[in-house]
Amino acid sequence: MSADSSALQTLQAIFPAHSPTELHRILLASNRSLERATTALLGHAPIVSATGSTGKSLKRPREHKLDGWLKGAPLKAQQAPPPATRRAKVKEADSTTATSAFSLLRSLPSTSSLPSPNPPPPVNLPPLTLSTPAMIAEHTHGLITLIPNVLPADLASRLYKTMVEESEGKAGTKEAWDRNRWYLFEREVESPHTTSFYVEAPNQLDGKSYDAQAFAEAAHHWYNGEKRSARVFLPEMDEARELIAALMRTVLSERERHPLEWQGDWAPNVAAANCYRGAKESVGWHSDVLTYLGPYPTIASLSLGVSRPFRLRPFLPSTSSSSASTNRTLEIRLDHNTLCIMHAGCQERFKHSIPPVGAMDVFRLPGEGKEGRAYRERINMTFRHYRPDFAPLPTIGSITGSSSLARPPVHSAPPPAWATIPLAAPPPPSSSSTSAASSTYRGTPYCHCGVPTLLRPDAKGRAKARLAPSTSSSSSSAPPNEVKGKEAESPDDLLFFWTCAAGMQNEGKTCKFWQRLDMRKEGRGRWFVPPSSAKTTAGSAEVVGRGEGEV
Ligand SMILES: O=C(O)CCC(=O)C(=O)O
Ligand SMILES: [Fe+2]
Repeated sequence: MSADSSALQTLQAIFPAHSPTELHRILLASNRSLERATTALLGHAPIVSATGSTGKSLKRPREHKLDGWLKGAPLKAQQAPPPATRRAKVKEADSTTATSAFSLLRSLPSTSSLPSPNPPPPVNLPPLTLSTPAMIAEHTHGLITLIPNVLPADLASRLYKTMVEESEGKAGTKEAWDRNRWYLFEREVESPHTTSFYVEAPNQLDGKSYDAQAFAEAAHHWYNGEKRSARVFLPEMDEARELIAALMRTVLSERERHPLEWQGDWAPNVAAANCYRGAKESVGWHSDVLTYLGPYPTIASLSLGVSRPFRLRPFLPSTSSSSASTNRTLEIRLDHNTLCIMHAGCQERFKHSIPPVGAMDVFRLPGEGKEGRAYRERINMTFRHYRPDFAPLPTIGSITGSSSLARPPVHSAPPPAWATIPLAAPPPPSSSSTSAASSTYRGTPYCHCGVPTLLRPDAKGRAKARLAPSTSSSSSSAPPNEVKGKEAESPDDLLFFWTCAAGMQNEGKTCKFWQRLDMRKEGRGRWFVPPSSAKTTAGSAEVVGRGEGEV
Protein backbone atom coordinates (compact mmCIF):
# COMPACT_ATOMS: atom_id res chain seq x y z
CA MET A 1 0.00 0.00 0.00
CA SER A 2 1.44 3.38 -0.94
CA ALA A 3 1.69 6.33 1.39
CA ASP A 4 -0.96 7.99 -0.80
CA SER A 5 -3.52 5.29 -0.43
CA SER A 6 -2.83 5.01 3.28
CA ALA A 7 -3.37 8.76 3.68
CA LEU A 8 -6.44 8.56 1.50
CA GLN A 9 -7.86 5.83 3.66
CA THR A 10 -7.31 7.91 6.77
CA LEU A 11 -9.02 10.89 5.13
CA GLN A 12 -11.94 8.70 4.13
CA ALA A 13 -12.27 7.56 7.71
CA ILE A 14 -12.23 11.14 8.96
CA PHE A 15 -14.37 12.67 6.24
CA PRO A 16 -16.78 9.98 5.12
CA ALA A 17 -19.12 12.54 3.57
CA HIS A 18 -16.51 13.45 0.91
CA SER A 19 -16.06 11.28 -2.17
CA PRO A 20 -12.76 9.38 -2.54
CA THR A 21 -12.04 11.33 -5.73
CA GLU A 22 -12.48 14.64 -3.98
CA LEU A 23 -10.31 13.53 -1.07
CA HIS A 24 -7.63 12.34 -3.45
CA ARG A 25 -7.68 15.68 -5.25
CA ILE A 26 -7.32 17.54 -1.94
CA LEU A 27 -4.52 15.21 -0.86
CA LEU A 28 -2.60 15.89 -4.08
CA ALA A 29 -3.23 19.61 -3.76
CA SER A 30 -1.80 19.37 -0.23
CA ASN A 31 1.48 17.93 -1.51
CA ARG A 32 0.39 14.52 -0.22
CA SER A 33 0.54 15.75 3.37
CA LEU A 34 -2.16 14.21 5.49
CA GLU A 35 -1.94 17.01 7.97
CA ARG A 36 -2.31 19.72 5.33
CA ALA A 37 -5.18 17.89 3.69
CA THR A 38 -6.93 17.54 7.06
CA THR A 39 -6.40 21.22 7.75
CA ALA A 40 -7.78 22.13 4.34
CA LEU A 41 -10.82 19.97 4.83
CA LEU A 42 -11.47 21.40 8.25
CA GLY A 43 -11.22 24.89 6.84
CA HIS A 44 -8.36 25.69 9.22
CA ALA A 45 -10.71 25.59 12.17
CA PRO A 46 -9.43 24.11 15.39
CA ILE A 47 -11.36 21.12 16.58
CA VAL A 48 -12.13 22.19 20.09
CA SER A 49 -14.55 20.90 22.60
CA ALA A 50 -17.82 22.73 23.00
CA THR A 51 -16.57 24.08 26.30
CA GLY A 52 -13.53 25.32 24.44
CA SER A 53 -10.77 24.71 26.95
CA THR A 54 -8.30 26.21 24.53
CA GLY A 55 -10.29 29.38 24.57
CA LYS A 56 -10.76 29.20 20.82
CA SER A 57 -14.21 29.37 19.38
CA LEU A 58 -15.97 26.36 17.97
CA LYS A 59 -16.13 27.23 14.32
CA ARG A 60 -17.04 23.95 12.76
CA PRO A 61 -20.30 22.10 12.90
CA ARG A 62 -20.37 19.17 15.26
CA GLU A 63 -19.79 16.55 12.60
CA HIS A 64 -16.29 17.86 12.19
CA LYS A 65 -15.37 16.94 15.75
CA LEU A 66 -14.18 13.45 16.40
CA ASP A 67 -17.69 12.22 16.92
CA GLY A 68 -18.35 13.15 13.33
CA TRP A 69 -15.52 10.89 12.24
CA LEU A 70 -16.23 7.57 10.74
CA LYS A 71 -19.90 8.14 10.21
CA GLY A 72 -20.56 4.63 9.16
CA ALA A 73 -23.35 3.21 7.10
CA PRO A 74 -26.54 2.72 9.09
CA LEU A 75 -26.51 -0.48 11.06
CA LYS A 76 -27.79 -3.23 8.87
CA ALA A 77 -30.10 -5.83 10.30
CA GLN A 78 -27.79 -8.57 11.35
CA GLN A 79 -28.21 -12.10 12.44
CA ALA A 80 -27.33 -12.65 16.08
CA PRO A 81 -25.23 -15.75 16.69
CA PRO A 82 -27.44 -18.79 17.31
CA PRO A 83 -28.10 -19.48 20.97
CA ALA A 84 -26.06 -22.19 22.64
CA THR A 85 -24.84 -22.99 26.11
CA ARG A 86 -21.86 -21.06 27.43
CA ARG A 87 -19.69 -24.14 27.65
CA ALA A 88 -20.52 -25.18 24.10
CA LYS A 89 -19.70 -21.73 22.85
CA VAL A 90 -16.32 -21.64 24.48
CA LYS A 91 -15.57 -24.97 22.90
CA GLU A 92 -16.81 -23.91 19.51
CA ALA A 93 -14.76 -20.73 19.52
CA ASP A 94 -11.69 -22.50 20.82
CA SER A 95 -11.85 -25.24 18.30
CA THR A 96 -11.56 -22.75 15.50
CA THR A 97 -8.97 -20.50 17.06
CA ALA A 98 -6.75 -22.61 19.25
CA THR A 99 -3.04 -22.71 18.54
CA SER A 100 -3.36 -21.37 15.02
CA ALA A 101 -3.08 -17.68 15.69
CA PHE A 102 0.64 -17.14 15.34
CA SER A 103 1.06 -19.26 12.29
CA LEU A 104 -1.85 -17.33 10.84
CA LEU A 105 -0.20 -14.05 11.79
CA ARG A 106 2.39 -14.85 9.20
CA SER A 107 -0.30 -15.02 6.55
CA LEU A 108 -1.41 -11.46 7.29
CA PRO A 109 0.05 -8.77 5.05
CA SER A 110 3.76 -8.94 5.68
CA THR A 111 5.84 -5.96 6.61
CA SER A 112 8.41 -7.23 4.15
CA SER A 113 6.21 -7.06 1.06
CA LEU A 114 7.78 -5.34 -1.90
CA PRO A 115 6.73 -1.81 -2.68
CA SER A 116 4.21 -1.52 -5.44
CA PRO A 117 5.11 1.25 -7.88
CA ASN A 118 1.52 1.93 -8.89
CA PRO A 119 -0.86 0.63 -6.31
CA PRO A 120 -4.45 0.50 -7.42
CA PRO A 121 -6.72 3.09 -5.81
CA PRO A 122 -8.49 1.57 -2.83
CA VAL A 123 -11.89 0.14 -3.58
CA ASN A 124 -14.48 0.82 -0.97
CA LEU A 125 -16.12 -2.45 -0.19
CA PRO A 126 -18.76 -2.31 2.53
CA PRO A 127 -17.73 -3.89 5.84
CA LEU A 128 -17.94 -7.66 5.87
CA THR A 129 -20.28 -8.77 8.64
CA LEU A 130 -18.93 -11.75 10.55
CA SER A 131 -21.95 -13.52 12.01
CA THR A 132 -20.63 -16.94 13.03
CA PRO A 133 -17.67 -18.07 15.16
CA ALA A 134 -16.21 -19.74 12.08
CA MET A 135 -16.37 -16.52 10.04
CA ILE A 136 -14.86 -14.56 12.91
CA ALA A 137 -12.00 -17.04 13.27
CA GLU A 138 -11.32 -17.14 9.53
CA HIS A 139 -11.37 -13.41 8.84
CA THR A 140 -9.60 -12.29 12.00
CA HIS A 141 -7.00 -15.05 11.67
CA GLY A 142 -8.05 -16.44 15.04
CA LEU A 143 -7.35 -13.16 16.78
CA ILE A 144 -10.92 -12.60 18.01
CA THR A 145 -13.14 -14.95 19.99
CA LEU A 146 -16.73 -14.00 20.77
CA ILE A 147 -18.48 -15.51 23.79
CA PRO A 148 -22.18 -14.63 24.01
CA ASN A 149 -24.06 -14.84 27.34
CA VAL A 150 -20.79 -14.81 29.18
CA LEU A 151 -22.06 -13.75 32.63
CA PRO A 152 -25.05 -15.12 34.51
CA ALA A 153 -28.02 -13.05 33.26
CA ASP A 154 -28.70 -11.58 36.68
CA LEU A 155 -25.14 -10.37 37.14
CA ALA A 156 -25.08 -8.89 33.63
CA SER A 157 -28.25 -6.91 34.44
CA ARG A 158 -26.98 -5.70 37.82
CA LEU A 159 -23.63 -4.73 36.38
CA TYR A 160 -25.23 -2.88 33.49
CA LYS A 161 -27.55 -0.88 35.74
CA THR A 162 -24.71 0.00 38.10
CA MET A 163 -22.40 1.05 35.30
CA VAL A 164 -25.05 3.23 33.63
CA GLU A 165 -25.63 4.94 36.99
CA GLU A 166 -21.88 5.15 37.59
CA SER A 167 -21.36 6.76 34.19
CA GLU A 168 -23.96 9.37 35.12
CA GLY A 169 -22.31 10.04 38.47
CA LYS A 170 -25.16 8.48 40.43
CA ALA A 171 -23.42 5.39 41.85
CA GLY A 172 -20.19 4.52 43.65
CA THR A 173 -18.01 7.54 43.23
CA LYS A 174 -20.79 10.04 42.35
CA GLU A 175 -18.60 11.40 39.60
CA ALA A 176 -19.80 11.13 36.02
CA TRP A 177 -17.44 9.67 33.45
CA ASP A 178 -15.64 12.14 31.21
CA ARG A 179 -14.69 12.56 27.61
CA ASN A 180 -11.01 12.17 26.84
CA ARG A 181 -9.27 15.16 25.37
CA TRP A 182 -6.04 15.24 23.47
CA TYR A 183 -4.28 16.96 20.61
CA LEU A 184 -4.21 15.86 17.02
CA PHE A 185 -2.28 17.93 14.52
CA GLU A 186 -2.14 20.68 17.14
CA ARG A 187 -5.93 20.78 17.49
CA GLU A 188 -7.74 19.75 20.61
CA VAL A 189 -10.15 16.91 20.07
CA GLU A 190 -12.35 15.04 22.47
CA SER A 191 -13.62 11.49 22.47
CA PRO A 192 -17.13 11.02 21.18
CA HIS A 193 -18.09 8.90 24.20
CA THR A 194 -17.45 8.97 27.95
CA THR A 195 -14.91 6.84 29.72
CA SER A 196 -13.35 5.95 33.05
CA PHE A 197 -10.61 3.67 34.35
CA TYR A 198 -10.72 1.13 37.18
CA VAL A 199 -7.96 -0.50 39.20
CA GLU A 200 -7.78 -2.92 42.11
CA ALA A 201 -8.25 -1.57 45.61
CA PRO A 202 -5.07 -1.57 47.70
CA ASN A 203 -6.39 -4.41 49.87
CA GLN A 204 -6.74 -6.60 46.79
CA LEU A 205 -3.06 -6.37 46.12
CA ASP A 206 -1.49 -8.39 48.90
CA GLY A 207 1.42 -10.40 47.65
CA LYS A 208 1.36 -8.95 44.15
CA SER A 209 4.39 -7.40 42.59
CA TYR A 210 2.79 -4.08 41.80
CA ASP A 211 0.69 -1.57 43.65
CA ALA A 212 -2.56 0.16 42.98
CA GLN A 213 -0.96 3.55 42.84
CA ALA A 214 1.34 2.48 40.08
CA PHE A 215 -1.52 1.40 37.93
CA ALA A 216 -3.72 4.29 38.93
CA GLU A 217 -0.91 6.37 37.53
CA ALA A 218 -1.00 4.27 34.42
CA ALA A 219 -4.56 5.47 33.90
CA HIS A 220 -3.01 8.56 32.39
CA HIS A 221 -2.14 6.64 29.32
CA TRP A 222 -5.68 5.50 28.92
CA TYR A 223 -6.63 9.15 29.03
CA ASN A 224 -4.04 10.15 26.47
CA GLY A 225 -1.97 11.92 29.06
CA GLU A 226 -4.78 13.91 30.58
CA LYS A 227 -4.60 14.06 34.37
CA ARG A 228 -7.45 11.98 35.66
CA SER A 229 -7.94 9.72 38.66
CA ALA A 230 -8.48 6.00 38.47
CA ARG A 231 -11.38 4.46 40.31
CA VAL A 232 -11.51 1.25 42.29
CA PHE A 233 -13.45 -1.72 40.92
CA LEU A 234 -17.06 -1.73 42.10
CA PRO A 235 -18.37 -4.95 43.72
CA GLU A 236 -20.33 -6.01 40.60
CA MET A 237 -17.22 -5.43 38.47
CA ASP A 238 -15.26 -7.66 40.83
CA GLU A 239 -17.85 -10.42 40.47
CA ALA A 240 -17.65 -10.16 36.70
CA ARG A 241 -13.88 -10.05 36.52
CA GLU A 242 -13.52 -13.13 38.69
CA LEU A 243 -15.73 -15.10 36.31
CA ILE A 244 -13.99 -13.65 33.29
CA ALA A 245 -10.57 -14.44 34.76
CA ALA A 246 -11.62 -18.08 35.26
CA LEU A 247 -12.99 -18.32 31.74
CA MET A 248 -9.87 -16.74 30.31
CA ARG A 249 -7.67 -19.28 32.06
CA THR A 250 -9.48 -22.01 30.10
CA VAL A 251 -9.40 -20.10 26.83
CA LEU A 252 -5.71 -19.23 27.13
CA SER A 253 -4.68 -22.70 28.26
CA GLU A 254 -5.69 -23.95 24.85
CA ARG A 255 -3.79 -21.35 22.89
CA GLU A 256 -0.21 -20.95 21.91
CA ARG A 257 1.37 -18.09 23.88
CA HIS A 258 3.51 -15.61 22.05
CA PRO A 259 7.10 -15.51 23.36
CA LEU A 260 6.87 -11.77 24.00
CA GLU A 261 3.54 -11.84 25.80
CA TRP A 262 3.03 -12.27 29.54
CA GLN A 263 3.79 -15.89 30.34
CA GLY A 264 2.06 -15.99 33.73
CA ASP A 265 -1.58 -15.99 34.68
CA TRP A 266 -3.75 -13.47 32.83
CA ALA A 267 -5.31 -11.51 35.68
CA PRO A 268 -7.63 -8.63 34.80
CA ASN A 269 -6.14 -6.09 37.21
CA VAL A 270 -7.44 -2.97 35.43
CA ALA A 271 -10.41 -2.14 33.24
CA ALA A 272 -11.19 0.75 30.96
CA ALA A 273 -14.90 1.45 30.88
CA ASN A 274 -16.71 3.20 28.05
CA CYS A 275 -20.27 4.45 27.73
CA TYR A 276 -21.84 5.08 24.32
CA ARG A 277 -25.06 6.99 24.89
CA GLY A 278 -27.31 6.99 21.84
CA ALA A 279 -26.57 6.04 18.24
CA LYS A 280 -24.07 8.78 17.52
CA GLU A 281 -21.53 8.10 20.26
CA SER A 282 -18.57 6.13 19.00
CA VAL A 283 -14.86 5.50 19.18
CA GLY A 284 -12.65 6.07 16.16
CA TRP A 285 -10.05 3.74 14.64
CA HIS A 286 -7.24 2.89 17.01
CA SER A 287 -5.28 0.03 18.45
CA ASP A 288 -4.75 -0.06 22.18
CA VAL A 289 -1.51 1.43 23.41
CA LEU A 290 0.81 -1.24 24.80
CA THR A 291 2.70 0.80 27.41
CA TYR A 292 1.59 -1.26 30.42
CA LEU A 293 0.19 -4.27 28.58
CA GLY A 294 3.42 -5.13 26.82
CA PRO A 295 3.59 -6.73 23.38
CA TYR A 296 0.90 -9.16 22.29
CA PRO A 297 -1.61 -8.46 25.05
CA THR A 298 -4.90 -10.26 25.53
CA ILE A 299 -7.85 -7.96 26.18
CA ALA A 300 -11.27 -9.21 27.27
CA SER A 301 -13.92 -6.73 26.24
CA LEU A 302 -17.38 -7.04 27.79
CA SER A 303 -20.40 -5.45 26.12
CA LEU A 304 -23.59 -4.67 28.02
CA GLY A 305 -26.81 -3.02 26.93
CA VAL A 306 -27.53 -1.66 23.46
CA SER A 307 -26.09 -3.79 20.63
CA ARG A 308 -23.54 -1.99 18.51
CA PRO A 309 -21.26 -3.04 15.65
CA PHE A 310 -17.55 -3.40 16.37
CA ARG A 311 -15.24 -2.93 13.40
CA LEU A 312 -11.76 -4.18 12.67
CA ARG A 313 -9.41 -3.09 9.93
CA PRO A 314 -5.96 -4.60 9.31
CA PHE A 315 -2.84 -2.48 9.48
CA LEU A 316 -1.28 -2.60 6.08
CA PRO A 317 2.49 -2.42 5.69
CA SER A 318 3.57 0.96 4.39
CA THR A 319 5.59 -0.64 1.62
CA SER A 320 3.24 -3.27 0.31
CA SER A 321 0.58 -3.22 -2.33
CA SER A 322 -2.84 -4.11 -1.06
CA SER A 323 -5.97 -5.44 -2.53
CA ALA A 324 -9.41 -4.33 -1.51
CA SER A 325 -10.04 -7.71 0.07
CA THR A 326 -6.94 -7.73 2.32
CA ASN A 327 -7.89 -4.27 3.42
CA ARG A 328 -11.54 -4.95 4.00
CA THR A 329 -13.22 -3.68 7.13
CA LEU A 330 -14.76 -6.43 9.24
CA GLU A 331 -17.82 -5.97 11.39
CA ILE A 332 -18.98 -7.97 14.40
CA ARG A 333 -22.19 -7.26 16.25
CA LEU A 334 -21.68 -6.99 20.01
CA ASP A 335 -24.85 -7.82 21.91
CA HIS A 336 -25.62 -7.47 25.60
CA ASN A 337 -23.50 -9.78 27.78
CA THR A 338 -21.02 -10.71 25.04
CA LEU A 339 -17.31 -11.06 25.68
CA CYS A 340 -15.12 -10.14 22.75
CA ILE A 341 -11.62 -11.51 23.37
CA MET A 342 -8.93 -9.65 21.48
CA HIS A 343 -6.14 -12.19 21.49
CA ALA A 344 -2.40 -11.63 21.45
CA GLY A 345 -1.64 -10.15 18.02
CA CYS A 346 -4.95 -8.35 17.58
CA GLN A 347 -3.60 -4.93 18.63
CA GLU A 348 -0.54 -5.45 16.46
CA ARG A 349 -2.44 -6.45 13.33
CA PHE A 350 -5.79 -4.67 13.50
CA LYS A 351 -7.27 -1.34 14.39
CA HIS A 352 -10.71 -1.36 15.89
CA SER A 353 -13.59 1.08 16.23
CA ILE A 354 -17.21 1.44 17.32
CA PRO A 355 -18.76 3.51 14.53
CA PRO A 356 -21.76 5.77 15.00
CA VAL A 357 -24.93 4.24 13.62
CA GLY A 358 -27.92 5.74 11.84
CA ALA A 359 -30.42 4.02 14.10
CA MET A 360 -30.32 1.63 17.01
CA ASP A 361 -32.73 -0.40 19.07
CA VAL A 362 -33.14 0.70 22.65
CA PHE A 363 -32.25 -1.89 25.27
CA ARG A 364 -34.52 -3.32 27.94
CA LEU A 365 -33.20 -5.58 30.66
CA PRO A 366 -34.13 -9.22 30.10
CA GLY A 367 -37.20 -10.12 32.13
CA GLU A 368 -38.46 -6.54 32.44
CA GLY A 369 -40.58 -6.67 29.28
CA LYS A 370 -41.93 -3.61 27.51
CA GLU A 371 -42.61 -1.95 30.84
CA GLY A 372 -38.88 -1.84 31.64
CA ARG A 373 -36.77 1.27 31.17
CA ALA A 374 -35.71 1.83 27.57
CA TYR A 375 -31.95 2.31 27.83
CA ARG A 376 -29.91 4.08 25.13
CA GLU A 377 -26.52 3.16 26.58
CA ARG A 378 -23.97 0.61 25.54
CA ILE A 379 -21.50 -0.06 28.34
CA ASN A 380 -18.16 -1.59 27.47
CA MET A 381 -15.51 -2.77 29.90
CA THR A 382 -12.15 -3.83 28.57
CA PHE A 383 -10.51 -6.01 31.19
CA ARG A 384 -6.76 -5.88 30.87
CA HIS A 385 -3.74 -7.41 32.49
CA TYR A 386 -1.22 -4.70 33.28
CA ARG A 387 2.14 -6.43 33.51
CA PRO A 388 4.47 -5.97 36.49
CA ASP A 389 7.37 -5.93 34.03
CA PHE A 390 5.79 -2.97 32.22
CA ALA A 391 4.55 -1.13 35.34
CA PRO A 392 5.41 2.53 35.94
CA LEU A 393 8.33 2.77 38.28
CA PRO A 394 7.84 5.71 40.63
CA THR A 395 5.67 3.82 43.11
CA ILE A 396 6.40 0.19 42.34
CA GLY A 397 7.72 -1.64 45.33
CA SER A 398 5.55 0.25 47.80
CA ILE A 399 2.85 -2.39 48.04
CA THR A 400 0.45 -1.15 50.66
CA GLY A 401 -1.91 -4.08 51.05
CA SER A 402 -3.59 -2.20 53.85
CA SER A 403 -7.03 -3.49 54.65
CA SER A 404 -7.90 -0.18 56.25
CA LEU A 405 -7.88 1.24 52.75
CA ALA A 406 -10.50 -1.21 51.56
CA ARG A 407 -12.39 0.08 48.59
CA PRO A 408 -12.01 3.84 48.88
CA PRO A 409 -14.56 5.59 46.70
CA VAL A 410 -11.81 6.85 44.44
CA HIS A 411 -8.10 7.43 44.88
CA SER A 412 -8.64 10.51 46.92
CA ALA A 413 -5.44 12.26 46.02
CA PRO A 414 -4.79 12.35 42.32
CA PRO A 415 -2.28 9.66 41.44
CA PRO A 416 1.29 10.91 41.18
CA ALA A 417 0.76 12.22 37.72
CA TRP A 418 3.74 11.72 35.53
CA ALA A 419 3.39 15.24 34.29
CA THR A 420 3.70 16.58 37.82
CA ILE A 421 6.37 14.32 39.30
CA PRO A 422 9.47 16.49 39.81
CA LEU A 423 11.77 15.17 37.20
CA ALA A 424 15.47 15.10 37.03
CA ALA A 425 16.76 16.48 33.78
CA PRO A 426 17.16 13.69 31.23
CA PRO A 427 20.68 12.32 31.48
CA PRO A 428 23.16 13.24 28.79
CA PRO A 429 23.28 10.71 25.97
CA SER A 430 26.62 9.34 27.13
CA SER A 431 25.11 8.24 30.43
CA SER A 432 22.37 6.34 28.66
CA SER A 433 21.59 3.28 30.68
CA THR A 434 20.53 1.34 27.61
CA SER A 435 24.12 0.45 26.89
CA ALA A 436 24.56 -1.52 30.10
CA ALA A 437 22.77 -4.83 30.17
CA SER A 438 20.88 -5.00 33.39
CA SER A 439 18.20 -7.25 34.66
CA THR A 440 16.88 -4.77 37.21
CA TYR A 441 13.62 -3.40 36.02
CA ARG A 442 13.78 0.27 35.21
CA GLY A 443 10.19 1.10 34.39
CA THR A 444 8.86 3.10 31.47
CA PRO A 445 11.42 5.04 29.44
CA TYR A 446 11.00 8.80 29.65
CA CYS A 447 11.38 11.05 26.66
CA HIS A 448 13.16 14.38 26.42
CA CYS A 449 9.95 16.20 27.40
CA GLY A 450 10.30 14.41 30.74
CA VAL A 451 7.18 12.28 30.44
CA PRO A 452 6.77 8.51 30.12
CA THR A 453 6.74 7.26 26.59
CA LEU A 454 4.12 5.13 24.85
CA LEU A 455 4.80 1.61 23.63
CA ARG A 456 3.54 0.87 20.13
CA PRO A 457 4.05 -1.88 17.61
CA ASP A 458 5.72 -1.09 14.31
CA ALA A 459 2.49 -2.30 12.77
CA LYS A 460 3.19 -0.96 9.31
CA GLY A 461 6.80 -2.05 9.24
CA ARG A 462 8.07 1.49 8.72
CA ALA A 463 10.64 1.39 11.50
CA LYS A 464 11.86 -2.00 10.44
CA ALA A 465 12.35 -0.87 6.88
CA ARG A 466 14.21 2.22 8.08
CA LEU A 467 16.37 0.49 10.63
CA ALA A 468 17.40 -2.63 8.84
CA PRO A 469 16.54 -2.77 5.16
CA SER A 470 18.48 -6.01 4.90
CA THR A 471 16.17 -7.64 7.42
CA SER A 472 13.09 -6.83 5.43
CA SER A 473 12.81 -10.36 4.19
CA SER A 474 10.64 -12.64 6.26
CA SER A 475 13.42 -15.20 6.16
CA SER A 476 15.75 -12.75 7.88
CA SER A 477 17.98 -14.22 10.53
CA ALA A 478 17.98 -11.01 12.55
CA PRO A 479 15.81 -11.61 15.57
CA PRO A 480 13.34 -9.00 16.74
CA ASN A 481 14.25 -6.87 19.73
CA GLU A 482 17.90 -7.79 19.39
CA VAL A 483 17.68 -10.55 21.93
CA LYS A 484 18.76 -14.11 22.01
CA GLY A 485 16.83 -16.93 23.54
CA LYS A 486 13.17 -17.34 24.05
CA GLU A 487 12.15 -13.75 23.37
CA ALA A 488 13.84 -13.96 20.00
CA GLU A 489 11.67 -16.82 18.87
CA SER A 490 8.95 -14.55 17.62
CA PRO A 491 6.97 -16.29 14.92
CA ASP A 492 6.45 -12.96 13.23
CA ASP A 493 9.08 -10.28 13.09
CA LEU A 494 7.38 -7.21 14.39
CA LEU A 495 9.31 -4.53 16.24
CA PHE A 496 8.00 -2.46 19.14
CA PHE A 497 9.10 1.02 20.07
CA TRP A 498 8.72 3.69 22.71
CA THR A 499 7.68 7.12 21.49
CA CYS A 500 7.08 10.55 22.97
CA ALA A 501 3.54 10.94 24.29
CA ALA A 502 3.74 14.56 25.27
CA GLY A 503 2.15 15.77 22.06
CA MET A 504 -1.20 14.42 23.07
CA GLN A 505 -1.48 16.99 25.85
CA ASN A 506 1.17 19.53 24.96
CA GLU A 507 -0.62 21.34 22.16
CA GLY A 508 0.57 18.67 19.81
CA LYS A 509 4.28 19.27 20.42
CA THR A 510 6.51 16.23 20.78
CA CYS A 511 10.23 15.70 21.14
CA LYS A 512 10.35 12.92 18.51
CA PHE A 513 11.85 10.48 21.00
CA TRP A 514 11.99 6.98 19.54
CA GLN A 515 13.50 3.90 21.13
CA ARG A 516 13.24 0.28 20.22
CA LEU A 517 11.86 -2.11 22.84
CA ASP A 518 14.58 -4.44 24.05
CA MET A 519 13.20 -6.96 26.54
CA ARG A 520 16.57 -8.05 27.85
CA LYS A 521 18.18 -4.64 28.25
CA GLU A 522 15.07 -3.24 29.84
CA GLY A 523 14.75 -6.16 32.26
CA ARG A 524 11.35 -7.37 31.06
CA GLY A 525 9.90 -10.79 30.35
CA ARG A 526 12.20 -13.51 31.61
CA TRP A 527 14.76 -10.88 32.51
CA PHE A 528 12.36 -9.20 34.92
CA VAL A 529 13.56 -8.66 38.46
CA PRO A 530 10.93 -6.77 40.45
CA PRO A 531 12.32 -3.55 41.89
CA SER A 532 11.13 -4.53 45.36
CA SER A 533 13.47 -7.51 45.35
CA ALA A 534 16.17 -5.24 43.97
CA LYS A 535 15.54 -2.95 46.99
CA THR A 536 14.35 -0.10 44.84
CA THR A 537 12.62 2.61 46.80
CA ALA A 538 9.95 4.86 45.45
CA GLY A 539 12.28 7.84 45.79
CA SER A 540 15.21 6.40 43.92
CA ALA A 541 12.90 4.84 41.40
CA GLU A 542 11.89 8.29 40.27
CA VAL A 543 15.42 8.94 39.18
CA VAL A 544 16.27 5.49 37.91
CA GLY A 545 13.22 5.32 35.72
CA ARG A 546 13.76 8.19 33.39
CA GLY A 547 15.80 9.36 30.53
CA GLU A 548 16.87 6.40 28.49
CA GLY A 549 18.84 7.36 25.44
CA GLU A 550 17.35 7.85 22.05
CA VAL A 551 18.32 5.46 19.31
O1 LIG B 1 -16.39 -0.20 23.12
C1 LIG B 1 -15.68 -1.09 22.64
O2 LIG B 1 -16.09 -2.21 22.38
C2 LIG B 1 -14.24 -0.79 22.30
C3 LIG B 1 -13.57 0.03 23.34
C4 LIG B 1 -12.13 0.18 23.03
O3 LIG B 1 -11.70 0.11 21.92
C5 LIG B 1 -11.19 0.40 24.11
O4 LIG B 1 -11.58 0.46 25.28
O5 LIG B 1 -9.98 0.52 23.80
FE1 LIG C 1 -9.57 -0.10 22.01
